[in-house]
Formats: sequence, structure tokens, C-alpha cells
Amino acid sequence: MGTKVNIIVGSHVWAEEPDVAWVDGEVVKINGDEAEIQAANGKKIVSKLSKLYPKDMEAAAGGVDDMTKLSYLHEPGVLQNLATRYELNEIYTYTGNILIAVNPFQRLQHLYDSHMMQQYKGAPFGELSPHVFAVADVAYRAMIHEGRSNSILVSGESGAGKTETTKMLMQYLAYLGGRAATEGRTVEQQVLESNPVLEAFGNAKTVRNNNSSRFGKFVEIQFDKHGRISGAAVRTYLLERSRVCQISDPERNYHCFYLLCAAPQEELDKYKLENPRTYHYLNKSNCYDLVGVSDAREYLATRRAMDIVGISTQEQV
Ligand SMILES: Nc1ncnc2c1ncn2[C@@H]1O[C@H](COP(=O)(O)OP(=O)(O)OP(=O)(O)O)[C@@H](O)[C@H]1O
Repeated sequence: MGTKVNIIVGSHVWAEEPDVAWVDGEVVKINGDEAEIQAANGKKIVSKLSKLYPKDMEAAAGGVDDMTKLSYLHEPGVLQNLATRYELNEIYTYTGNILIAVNPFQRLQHLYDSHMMQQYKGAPFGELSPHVFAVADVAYRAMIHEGRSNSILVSGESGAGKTETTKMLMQYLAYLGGRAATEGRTVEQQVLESNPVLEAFGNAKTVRNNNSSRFGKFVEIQFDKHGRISGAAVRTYLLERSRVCQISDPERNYHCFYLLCAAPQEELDKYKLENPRTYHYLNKSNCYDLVGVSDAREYLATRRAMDIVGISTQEQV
């Protein structure tokens, strides 16, 4: 992190500020190893010289699409660049060949449509704006050219957007390796529909994320020598099993329980299902509904996904 730059009176710097992490300002006085900074937010800050970072006064107004282009590669510089881009709805930024995604918490439809997929197909890495499709494209092409498996690692804290990012990667790989639908369901459709099934049984509302995956997963998509998807396997790790019998407000149990209680009436009658509030494992929390989510619709979507994935009706029952 330490970018060795001589900080003097008049230098523009970043200083730590507990409320907002970092503020920028100008050094107005230096006393030994301490500096007084006139911050842009109007405050006067006193900080150790060693805790100040130089601010790039010639940084591009819209930020840079690759962190390696920053003059100073330190925490405030990186955060400032991500924030600048985020303001412009540019949620993706490279750091070399790593992609950083900042959760937009809104649907950015134009980023993921078929036109976008066409654009990224075969485009040299770095030529177009940073995008999750570009990462998938590189992995796919490397696999074809080198004839070897490739992995994409998606990591981040809870709610960062790993699940959504993984789905987009899978969607793009399905687009690259898909074949025209001939009879009914295709392998790539099955690959994609594995997600709603896994989410119904392994995702739940937590304090941090309404659709938090309570397990890890390794998704393997297999391709034939022509680059067409031939199969897939999903391995799951460490499901948070305690959630089944222990939940606290305002979290929920696994989605599947609420979906079951929102099944069509004939199924509710058949399986003697009642309102989720009547069940001990569900009524330990006061949260039953998710804003913007219809459990009834999700129930039908999950059943449909199970059909496509190939889970027989008997198994589903
Ligand atoms: N690229 C995106 N576009 C739109 N919304 C997004 C995007 N990424 C994340 N989100 C939103 O943020 C929510 C949380 O993201 P997601 O479930 O992918 O996080 P996660 O990293 O998988 O979290 P967890 O570790 O808790 O499972 C999503 O349900 C979605 O509403």
C-alpha cells in the first residue's frame, strides 16, 4: 500500500475519517510527524503523516477502467475510482485480469442482453468495457485453444453479488456453448435451471441479503471438442443446516418452506399445508414475505425448473 511520496504543505492527500472511511483535503500545516489537513468537506483533520496518502489531482473525471492505470495504487485511490465509476453506473472495473464488480442493487438490463453477449464474443480482453462476459469469454477461448479446463473464482462478502455474477457467467457460457433447441429442453437450459432449484433449497433471507446462499458451490460445465456444452455437474458445500430449526427475526428459513405454503390450493389441500405462521420452524421470526417476491410464483418456477433439470414428479412429491 505504501506509495512513498513526500508530503509537504500544499500537498493534496487522503486522510482517514471514521464516518466516511477517507476524505480528501490539502495539507495546511506540518508539525513533526503530524499534519493538519483542510478537508474538502470543510473539517480540519489532524493526522500522522505516515497515515496520509497522496491524491492524484490529474485523475480522469470518469475514473479508469483498469486499476493498474491509477497513478497511486492505495486504498483511498482504489475506492475513489470504484465510487466514481459506480456513480456512472459502471459497476465493473479491472485490476489487470481480475474483474471487480460492485453490486448495483438494481436491474441493469442493458448490461446483460443478447446484444451485449454478441459484442463480447471473441473480443480481445480489455478492448471493451470491463464486463463479467469478458472474463467468461477469456476462460472459454483458453479452454478451446489449450484444450484444458478453466476455472473462474467468484468471491466476496455476503450480498456482494456472487450468486448473480455466477448466473451471468453461466448464462454467457451457455450462450457460447449452446446449440439451437431441437427437442424440448437443451443441456444449457438444464444448466441454467439448476440455479432456481439450488436457490429454493439453499438460499434464505438474512439480515444482509434477501437471497443469501447458505452453501458454497462448484459448478462444472462440460464442453465437447467442438466447444458445445455436453453436460454439467454441481457440487455443493457446507449447507447451513442449523437454519432449518433455528431462525431469528428478521431472517427467514430456506425459501422452499415458504414456497410450499404458497403452492396452488389443490396441492395445499393434498399435503395439508397451512399458513407459514402456523409452523414452529417458521414462526420464530416475524418475517414471512419478501418485498418484490411472490412465493406462489417462485413455487411454480421451482417446479418448472425441477422438471427441466430432470427431477421426476415422484421425486418432487
Ligand atoms: N449484477 C447485478 N445486477 C443487479 N442486481 C444485483 C447484481 N448483483 C447483485 N445484485 C443484487 O444483490 C443481491 C445480492 O446478491 P447475491 O445474492 O448475488 O450476493 P452473494 O454475494 O451471492 O451473497 P451471499 O454470500 O449472501 O449468497 C441480489 O439478490 C440482487 O438483488
